[in-house]
Order: sequence, then structure tokens, then C-alpha cells
Amino acid sequence: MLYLTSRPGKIKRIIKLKSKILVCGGAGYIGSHMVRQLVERSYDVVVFDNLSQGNAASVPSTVPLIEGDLLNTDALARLFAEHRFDAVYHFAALIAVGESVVAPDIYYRNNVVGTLNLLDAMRKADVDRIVFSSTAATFGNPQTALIAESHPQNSLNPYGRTKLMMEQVLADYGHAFGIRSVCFRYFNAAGADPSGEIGEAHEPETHLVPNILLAALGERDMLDINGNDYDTRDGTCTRDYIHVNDIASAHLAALDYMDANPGAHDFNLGNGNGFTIMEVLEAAEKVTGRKIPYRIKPRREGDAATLVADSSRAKTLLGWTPEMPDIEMIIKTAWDWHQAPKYGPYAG
Ligand SMILES: NC(=O)c1ccc[n+]([C@@H]2O[C@H](COP(=O)([O-])OP(=O)(O)OC[C@H]3O[C@@H](n4cnc5c(N)ncnc54)[C@H](O)[C@@H]3O)[C@@H](O)[C@H]2O)c1
Ligand SMILES: O=c1ccn([C@@H]2O[C@H](COP(=O)(O)OP(=O)(O)O[C@H]3O[C@H](CO)[C@@H](O)[C@H](O)[C@H]3O)[C@@H](O)[C@H]2O)c(=O)[nH]1
Repeated sequence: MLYLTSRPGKIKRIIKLKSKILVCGGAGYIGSHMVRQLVERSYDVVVFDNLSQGNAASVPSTVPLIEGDLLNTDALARLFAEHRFDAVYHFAALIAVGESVVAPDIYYRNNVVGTLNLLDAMRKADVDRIVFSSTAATFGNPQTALIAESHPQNSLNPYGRTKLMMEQVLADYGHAFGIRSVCFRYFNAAGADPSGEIGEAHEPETHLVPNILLAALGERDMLDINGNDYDTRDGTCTRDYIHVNDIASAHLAALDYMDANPGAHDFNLGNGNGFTIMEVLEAAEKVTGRKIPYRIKPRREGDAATLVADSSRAKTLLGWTPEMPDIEMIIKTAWDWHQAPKYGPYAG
């Protein structure tokens, strides 16, 4: 934040200028919700995205969208030469657990090399604040019912390991180079902005909630459930679903937190309630009023049986409160979007 006086020498009036924020991956699902919250609060925002999964239509027309790749160091140099950023939100990554098991090379290059390139560009431009999208997938199978930040991180898949590596890099860069960082380990992002203007639109879609809703709409024949022989209430995997706007609101709090606290910090973001796949399916049937067909398939490699967050640290230190913790409300916002998506593979 920059504070200027309207009359130099005489402090008559304080004008608070909003920070300029780079949102890498800002055309993606969570990034686009972040951009919307930043714009609503009058931040100066620039989006950098290679549109491999992102949708240009999800970025407001007032926000510059620079199409570029984190693996292209020239494009990054140009970006940081053209703009003076106060902080970076880094959402850009490949995100599918199952795919990372069969194509780890692509995941390590994109998520690890891409992030190292971004950090190099930041350092050259003297930008020293970054909020990094990490994940519950860094933890592996839990040793306690709720996963707090102190829980050991033994990721079960390459995707989670790319994120864990970057958490470690950020801690080292904080120590050596003074880079301030917040790593948010989201549990399962779901839902859509209640405006109905933006939502989840991946191609192909791999996430549970949209796949359930696509089956409800007949866009898929049925939901494939990846295994029902886990040690959970009904044998299907348990996850902690958190509304995408609640993830974004934590990022706003992180800016002030980094101002006051040098170094690297991590926070788990979830609602603290685990739902099995069958329970999410039942909740979606209630919300949609439709019977949703499904079949049981083999386990998907790399899946933890259960991932549920303890988010006390974010609540205490960031003053963060999720505004939409109810699973049916989360699904309802996604359902409103999926019935009439404005972009993506099922639009029109
Ligand atoms: N969706 C979830 O449930 C979840 C949970 C935990 C963590 N995360 C993390 O949150 C972040 C955002 O997830 P999302 O669901 O919005 O994913 P997404 O795929 O919708 O968005 C990622 C965006 O990054 C862009 N991108 C990817 N690689 C890039 C590159 N090399 N250069 C430039 N742009 C690139 C994509 O085009 C896309 O727009 C990711 O880092 C993901 O690992 C997501
Ligand atoms: O069509 C589907 C989709 C998913 N699942 C299962 O549902 C659960 C949740 O899967 P998914 O929605 O793909 O989320 P995760 O695999 O838990 O991964 C998400 O949540 C992680 C945090 O927990 C993030 O890091 C990842 O980026 C994000 O993809 C898993 O057991 C999947 O195997 C199905 O059975 N059928």
C-alpha cells in the first residue's frame, strides 16, 4: 500500500492508493474469482495466463489479460518491465491429481520450473510479496481427523509434490532473499460466484462437484465414482469442500498479513467438515431435484482416502471467516452456474 499526502509537508488528507496486483492464472477457476474480488475493491489488477485451461471471457474487460506462459522467461521479463507490481497471486498450475501420476514430467516442468521462473522475474524487479496456491494434496493420508499446518507432509502424488517443493522454495527464498510469502493449502474448491457470471469450466473436467452436476444435466451419461473400498463412512473418498469465494477472501487478508509479517507463512483453508462422494452426490440430488446416475469404478491412483482441514490458524491470524460453509449452498451456486455457463466447453 502507498500512502500519499495531498499537500506535501502538511498532512491534511491521506489518500490511500490501492496496490497493483499480478494474478498469474487469473483466467482460471479460482483466479477469476480472485480477480473479481480485487476489482470490486478497486485494486489495480493485471492477469497473466497461458489460457491452457483459463477462459479469457472470465476476466473483466477492464482488466489487462496478458496471454503468456510461465515457462517463457522473455514474456515474464516484459511483464515485469511494463508493470510495477506490489504483490503477486500465483494460481497458475496444472491441477489434476490423476493426470500428474501418469504425466509427472509435465507437472514438474509447469509447476516447479514455471514458479521458479516467476520468482526470478520478481526478484529482478524487486517485487517481494507472493501468495502461492498450495494444496491439501501436500499432506498425504492424514494421521489426525483434522489436518493442521503442523501435520507431516507426505504427498501421495506428483501434483502434491510439485506444490510441496514450492512451499520449501518459498521458505528458503524468504530466508535468503527477503521474499515474503503466504502459502494457502486449499482443500477442495467448489461453487461459483453467486452472480452467475463466472464459474468452473475446465476441459476436460476432472473435479467431483462439476462432474456430478454435468451428470445431472445429462452432459455426461453418469458419474464415475473412483473406488468405494476406502476406509471411510461408505467406502468413497472424503473431502472438505470450500466455496471458491471464501478462498479468494483469505487472499485479500494475506496482503495485510505479509505487510506486517516478513518471511514465509502457511495456512490451511477448508471448512473442517468431510463429505464422502456419496454424501456430495446426495446433497446434489437435493439441490437439483434430480436423480443422478452413477457407477463404481476402480480407485484413481494418487488419491488420499480423507482430507479435512483444521483452519484455526487462518481464522486466528488472518481474521478469516468462510461465508458459505454449507455444502448444499456451495453446490447450489455451482448448479446456478452449470445450468447456464457463460463460457467454457458447456456454454451456449
Ligand atoms: N481447484 C481446487 O480444488 C484446488 C485445490 C487446491 C489447490 N488448487 C490450486 O489453485 C490454483 C488454481 O486452481 P484452479 O482450480 O483455478 O485451476 P485452473 O486450471 O482453473 O486455473 C489455473 C490457471 O493457470 C493457467 N496456467 C497453467 N499453467 C500456466 C503457465 N505455465 N503459464 C501461464 N498460465 C498457466 C491456466 O490456463 C489456468 O487459467 C492451482 O495452483 C491449483 O493447484 C486448486
Ligand atoms: O468424476 C469424478 C471426480 C472425482 N472423483 C473423486 O472425488 C474425490 C475428489 O476429487 P477431485 O474433485 O478431483 O479433487 P481432488 O482429487 O481431491 O483434488 C482437488 O483438490 C485438491 C485439494 O484436496 C487440489 O489440490 C486439486 O488441485 C484439486 O483437483 C476424489 O476421490 C476423486 O477420485 C470421482 O470419483 N469422480
